[in-house]
Amino acid sequence: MRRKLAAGNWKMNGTPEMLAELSTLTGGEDGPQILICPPAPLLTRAADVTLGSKVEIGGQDCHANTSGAHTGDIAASMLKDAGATAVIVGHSERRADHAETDAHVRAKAEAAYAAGLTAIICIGESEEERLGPDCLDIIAAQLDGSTPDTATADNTVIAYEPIWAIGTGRVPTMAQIVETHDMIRANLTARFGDAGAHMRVLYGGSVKPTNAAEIFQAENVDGALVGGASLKASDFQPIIDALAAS
Ligand SMILES: O=C[C@H](O)COP(=O)(O)O
Repeated sequence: MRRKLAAGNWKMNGTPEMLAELSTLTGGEDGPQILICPPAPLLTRAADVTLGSKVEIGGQDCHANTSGAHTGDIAASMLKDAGATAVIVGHSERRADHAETDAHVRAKAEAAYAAGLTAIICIGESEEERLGPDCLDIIAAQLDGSTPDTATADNTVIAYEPIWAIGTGRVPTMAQIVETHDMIRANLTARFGDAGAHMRVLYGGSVKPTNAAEIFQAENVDGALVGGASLKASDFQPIIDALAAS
């Protein structure tokens, strides 16, 4: 059994009101794991608000090194010290804005493991790639290049996020989601054996209360990485509920 995961990525958004709402999120006794990744300066306050609740907090990025002259960057151990249990690495916005390659992402995931954090490794194709003949091969290559050899079902979550679906309100067809997640599962199992069969694979890209239940029907969708709809508890809670019911 893979435990379902509802992960919220606040990106560069965060207010005191949003922090206060975190304490209202609930997943039930045996419900999905709930993770919110606020901007780094809000981590300690988010940790305070969620103390004693089911909500865990995570970072949005970490540096591959443990310390040093890297102005503006954050070490994985600092996220851990702030109360994080996980960190997103290789989000397409980081790959685009900061020229992060698969090799960088893999090194960041290794840094996360060393700090005792779960790495949520993001992969996904552009619209041009989706329309081309090699889409699945491109995603498979990203998966292979971004995932360390030391990945396990405990320290790694894969997030498949088609770039063209992020923040656009556009979502792949269910056939495309199923095909892509099945491919990711097959590749993880071929490479990591039993660990690959148990590694969680999230879908991300315009997940909303209105489409979550359908997306969660796919066998190899173990939850979601949610951007815009994680900013308000009134949007995120129904997604958690849909995951719990799936
Ligand atoms: O990390 C989250 C994704 O980029 C999805 O964002 P979105 O739900 O706003 O489309």
